Amino acid sequence: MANTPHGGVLKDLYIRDADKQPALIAEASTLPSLLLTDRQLCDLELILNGGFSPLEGFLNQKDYEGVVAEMRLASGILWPMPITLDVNQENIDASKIQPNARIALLDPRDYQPLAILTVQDVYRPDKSKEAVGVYGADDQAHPAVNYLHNIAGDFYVGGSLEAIQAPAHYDYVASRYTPSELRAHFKKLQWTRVVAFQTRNPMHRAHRELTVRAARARKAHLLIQPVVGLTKPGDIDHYTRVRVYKALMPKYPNGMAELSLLPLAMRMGGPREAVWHALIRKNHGVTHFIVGRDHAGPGKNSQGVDFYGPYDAQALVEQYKAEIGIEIVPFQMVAYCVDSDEYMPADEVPEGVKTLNISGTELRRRLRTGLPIPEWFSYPEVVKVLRQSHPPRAQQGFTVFLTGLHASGKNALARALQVSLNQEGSRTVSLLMSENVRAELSSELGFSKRDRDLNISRQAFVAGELTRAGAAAIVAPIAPYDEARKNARKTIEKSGGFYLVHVATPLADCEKRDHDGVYERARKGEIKDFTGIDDPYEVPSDAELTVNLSEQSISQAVHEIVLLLEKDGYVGSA
Ligand SMILES: Nc1ncnc2c1ncn2[C@@H]1O[C@H](COP(=O)(O)OS(=O)(=O)O)[C@@H](OP(=O)(O)O)[C@H]1O
Repeated sequence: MANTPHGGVLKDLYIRDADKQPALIAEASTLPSLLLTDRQLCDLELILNGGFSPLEGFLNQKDYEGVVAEMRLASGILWPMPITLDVNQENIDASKIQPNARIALLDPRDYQPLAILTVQDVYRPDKSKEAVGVYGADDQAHPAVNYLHNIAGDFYVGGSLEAIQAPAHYDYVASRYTPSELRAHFKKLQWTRVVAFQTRNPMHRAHRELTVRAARARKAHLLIQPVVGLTKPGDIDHYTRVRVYKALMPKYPNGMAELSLLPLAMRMGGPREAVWHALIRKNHGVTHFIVGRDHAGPGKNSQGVDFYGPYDAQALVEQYKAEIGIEIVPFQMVAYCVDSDEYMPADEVPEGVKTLNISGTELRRRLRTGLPIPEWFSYPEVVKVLRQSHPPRAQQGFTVFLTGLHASGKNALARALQVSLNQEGSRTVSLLMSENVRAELSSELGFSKRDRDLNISRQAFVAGELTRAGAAAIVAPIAPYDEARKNARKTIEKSGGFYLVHVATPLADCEKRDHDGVYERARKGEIKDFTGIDDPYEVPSDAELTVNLSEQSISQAVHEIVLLLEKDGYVGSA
């Protein structure tokens, strides 16, 4: 028998409202609408499918205050996390949000109506109080507190929901289960004791060992239920992680474990989050839940101290275990014992026995540099997936951004660099020359500050996309303004390497080298706003390299760029 849902009844609003669906769709098209944020979309999905039972909507003020202050809804039932629909005054005005109004909630990706909200109240939360009450501190080093103060709207809208349809998914659809589906699946498999494992990280041998130990200790089957909604900023993307989980699943004995993806928006709320996770699993029919060291921990606060103690989460779930109604399986980290070639709970390792571990940072370093990842740590199948999405630098893209005056020699340098990189053959080299860019991408632009900024941001966008796809992009605009170059760096660095090279050939020499007489015409006033003459060139202070083609040859400048790239591992193999 699957576990009883929190509050006694699974609030699967899709099933409850199935008969009304055609009428709700028709009504939604006549109602004011609200486009959900990514986080609200995740929350909505779990309200509608019953993952957040007993909730049937977004918290009204009374429920919200009870949850913040004492983890309880107004009914008295345990609920640790405020599930709120945050909006701004503009949303309130545009969608006419007021008590009793009916609002269609739309999927931000395709504008499909997902639910109709009947508004109960609109209230202004005390965000600092929420931060302290829920996350333990009003400190923006905490990702959820940062979200609260800098992204969430100023008002919350409480109200009940009627379900129209589930948000569409196009990735790993077969591995996503609603609580009702998972309960039916357990029934089909005849699973009655199920221990769930929550994760937002790739899984390796240690995780396989500890989950099997948990299953063995409780004579239960295993549900690997990773979060594929929003996790901690900087985490490995869920596409990679799901490929990892799929590579790992065959390592369990046949019939022991199942994989189910959870579209949860995590808050990294440590102890409260552990209680929340346990209740969500209970709603999915699970009977046992693993809570480990530093469960859903957000890391360090602004004073450099951990927000939560390593076992705070275990203590809070223990405190509320009777109400949570799911058996918590606390686990110790398992450690690899070298001599016996086995994993063991860290607290059971006999004194003097040598153990090994590879930290997340070390793993990332090995992926980046292509260094081996030993089989005692992970499975070759898992490592292969990780290497595919974290190729070593030698296979990653980068942009070399040459900036300098007209006739500084940057165009010749750009062409020579392209030829030199072509010798490598490891990646496509794309050259964005100003003459081509201004003919193709920026043909309507002139040389005002606004136009130049736009010209640079377009090139940064293209170079960023090329970089992301693993190419080497070389751009060679004048790019006279510091802010535009800095913005370009920001755009491109999201995708890979970025090298700003200042071609600092002095103006007098540029004028001498200018065979087209452009400077002469600018000096005579025939060309206006010409960089270096009557428009400024802001010398970069953040260039990775400065070259002066009056004093050094193109080939020397190319070599210096290649040396930079080699140092970071983008060219040559380590
Ligand atoms: N007013 C003015 N100021 C600067 N440059 C001018 C101007 N008008 C035309 N040109 C010619 O356009 C080329 C520079 O274009 P860019 O796209 O590199 O300029 S910018 O980065 O947007 O500032 C540059 O040529 P190259 O240096 O050969 O690319 C200039 O000759």
